[in-house]
Amino acid sequence: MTQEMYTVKIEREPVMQESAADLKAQIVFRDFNFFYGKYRALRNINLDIYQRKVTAFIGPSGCGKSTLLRTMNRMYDLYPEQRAEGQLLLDGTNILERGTDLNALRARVGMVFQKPTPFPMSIYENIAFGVRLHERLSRVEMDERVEWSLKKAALWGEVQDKLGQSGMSLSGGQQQRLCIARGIAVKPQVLLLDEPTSALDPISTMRIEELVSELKDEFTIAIVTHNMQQAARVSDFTAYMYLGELVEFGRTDDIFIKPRDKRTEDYITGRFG
Ligand SMILES: Nc1ncnc2c1ncn2[C@@H]1O[C@H](COP(=O)(O)OP(=O)(O)OP(=O)(O)O)[C@@H](O)[C@H]1O
Repeated sequence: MTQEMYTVKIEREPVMQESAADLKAQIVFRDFNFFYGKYRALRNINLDIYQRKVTAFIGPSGCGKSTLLRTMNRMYDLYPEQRAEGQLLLDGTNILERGTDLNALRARVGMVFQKPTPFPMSIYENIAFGVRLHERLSRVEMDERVEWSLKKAALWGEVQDKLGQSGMSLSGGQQQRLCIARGIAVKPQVLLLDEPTSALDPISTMRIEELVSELKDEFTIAIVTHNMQQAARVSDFTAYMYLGELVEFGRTDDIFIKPRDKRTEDYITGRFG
């Protein structure tokens, strides 16, 4: 395991890096805390997530990765005992403020879960349904939007002749790409991916990883993964979390090649967790 991890580190191809001045923070956490009832699951998080970059969240089970991801579109609002404190800015506006339009927020910050969750309706409707909640499109415009999002999600070729079939009839990997198509159909700015490949076979996983690399041209992506190789392959920036704290954040090359914190190094080299 340890050797394999180091192989990941060495084999990662150098990425062209823009200067820090070219990076735009789209989501900003400032002195951010999160509570499940009395339990403080996230502690003093300060973090910038950059526009049109992929940021990977790694760390041992229970460290708060999914919790952090779900704060970015206020998914937790469905549960009254859960609450956030501090600042969470999306393009400069604090989305924790009362009066934030949650439907509009979730259109701007889309989410894809670990297990593919297509709606029990046709492939076409899986995409059109969400779009209709936010926009009034003509039939032709909707057809175009469905085609656009399925193409972006690298699924169009496989489903263009069976758009009327149930989304549930697709394979697991196709279902996950359908969920990604559904997520991007409303043209969000940010896409949150919570372990999107953990239920998929290696080929489907590779396709999703390729897709993530293509989508970052248009969307800001935050991805939670348990797979170190995946984090190294797909992300530009990596955040290592431990016990609700953000231990280290930086360019993925730096995190994997020269982590500053011993805890990060132990984790990525397989000595921990
Ligand atoms: N609904 C909940 N109510 C109470 N505590 C919760 C709830 N969900 C998560 N927690 C706790 O918050 C902490 C962070 O959990 P979270 O699921 O964010 O971790 P994670 O890093 O995503 O873990 P994993 O890698 O296992 O998915 C854990 O201690 C967990 O037990």
